Amino acid sequence: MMSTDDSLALHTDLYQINMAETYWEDKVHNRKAVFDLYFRKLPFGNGFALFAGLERIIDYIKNFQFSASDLTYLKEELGYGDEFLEYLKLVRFNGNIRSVREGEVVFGNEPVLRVEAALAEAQLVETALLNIVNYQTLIATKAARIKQVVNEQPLMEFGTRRAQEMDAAIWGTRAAFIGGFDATSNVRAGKLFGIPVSGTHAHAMIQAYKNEYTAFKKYARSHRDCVFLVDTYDTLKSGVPNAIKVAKELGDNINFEGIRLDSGDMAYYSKEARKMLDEAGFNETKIYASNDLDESTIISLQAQGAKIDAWGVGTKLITAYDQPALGAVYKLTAIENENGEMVDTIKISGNPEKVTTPGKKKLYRIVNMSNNHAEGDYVTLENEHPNEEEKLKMFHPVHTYISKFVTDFKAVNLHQDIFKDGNLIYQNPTLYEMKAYAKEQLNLFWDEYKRTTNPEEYAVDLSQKTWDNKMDNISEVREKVKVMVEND
Ligand SMILES: Nc1ncnc2c1ncn2[C@@H]1O[C@H](COP(=O)(O)OP(=O)(O)OP(=O)(O)O)[C@@H](O)[C@H]1O
Ligand SMILES: O=P(O)(O)OC[C@H]1O[C@H](OP(=O)(O)OP(=O)(O)O)[C@H](O)[C@@H]1O
Ligand SMILES: O=C(O)c1cccnc1
Repeated sequence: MMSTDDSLALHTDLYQINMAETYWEDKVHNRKAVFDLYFRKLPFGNGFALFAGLERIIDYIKNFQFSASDLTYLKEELGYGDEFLEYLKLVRFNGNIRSVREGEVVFGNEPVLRVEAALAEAQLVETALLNIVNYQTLIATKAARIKQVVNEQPLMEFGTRRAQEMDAAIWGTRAAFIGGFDATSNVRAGKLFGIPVSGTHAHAMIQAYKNEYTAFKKYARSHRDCVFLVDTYDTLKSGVPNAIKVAKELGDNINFEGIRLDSGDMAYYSKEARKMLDEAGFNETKIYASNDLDESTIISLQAQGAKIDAWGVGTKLITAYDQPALGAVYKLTAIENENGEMVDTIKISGNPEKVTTPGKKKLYRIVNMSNNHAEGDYVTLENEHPNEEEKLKMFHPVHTYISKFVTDFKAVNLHQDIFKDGNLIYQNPTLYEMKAYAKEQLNLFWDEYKRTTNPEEYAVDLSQKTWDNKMDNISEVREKVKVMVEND
């Protein structure tokens, strides 16, 4: 039987608690630590990502506390000692969090969120933060890709039945809304978040009434706005003619908003159905399409001249079908030493892209004032002020010979202060504002970064100081390893 589920504090990996225990025993648990949350590579081969998940993070952090039943479990089932449990009982998140906004356009290798807190606290919240950002950012990005393709045509999220369980359906549809979807079929998401809900009907209703004519008519009796599903038996011979027949009979008593195609060759069917609807005088009636759609099928349908006006997308959006993980990580970049000084830390890897960037950092977007377009993102150390510089040198952090100077620019700080000393100091925008923000921010980027296939790579650069600091840290670690090997 499932036991009490009254807190999210145990929604973490065991190793976080074990590390917290080690720090606590060693009395270093309250040393200040800085962690960056970032992903390395953009998903789906896209040219950008849309950040999502902050609202849930805020809620999680605000309520972060081990409950009595959590502590009992840790004691009785996992055998943690009483004194450590006493510490866990009192632990709250008392640190600082800075993050980009939900709906922000983000890229690989930039700190989208920064946690600065007591070492153990920062560690205990890592897993949940990654869990939330990894999924929601992935879905918001997938949604933005699909939105990019359909432009202003209506886009409905139909994925709940195929989502990886209930949380994914709810938070996924919210992320999809930020990314550009207009509505969801999930009524609970409508209630919780105020997302517009919309829907048609299923094949089951046709089957229940045995024939389309009766089913459409019965549906129309209880619903003024009608989108009839026309592919249960034969789309062109039966479905569309029956929809037209019912619409003609009922006239102004209904809004014959559309028909929905859910199988077969949707390019061919939509063109034929369009002709039939137009000939019957229903020029305003829209053609909806659904059935395993994603941005590639939609592009293909468009290229074939399909007459589709509205799109229902489920499985491939909500499960991030072609790339199920974003791969965001949470890395320690600075830690307080025994003298109370902050010391930068680095994690070295054979793969240069996996070497972390040490130091407490800020994230700027360099906007060219002459054309109001983004030139690149710029990661600086905490005490740098790029806006005070006349001329900014931007260079590729790995292939450093790729560089440019930017003069007429403004550096926009992308980080918002969310928590300060454990207190929430951020006023969360509404979901509609986040969606509008995402749309507006995307206008800052040239189309070359936004195409769905082989987009241009957008620059995410380190300031000279950040880069030098990284190189110094690498040399220092190399030196240490060398000394260790020599002393062996
Ligand atoms: N003209 C088209 N061009 C490209 N892709 C299409 C076209 N028409 C439909 N599709 C897509 O092809 C796939 C067809 O899938 P599938 O074969 O499972 O559907 P179906 O057999 O027509 O219907 P179902 O199995 O759901 O009853 C779907 O992803 C659909 O969106
Ligand atoms: O295809 P998706 O993008 O996930 O969109 C949602 C699908 O859910 C419904 O199908 P249903 O569950 O009735 O089964 P079906 O796939 O056999 O039509 C609907 O008719 C869509 O086809
Ligand atoms: O309303 C619809 O048409 C719908 C809803 C969920 C899944 N498929 C279709």
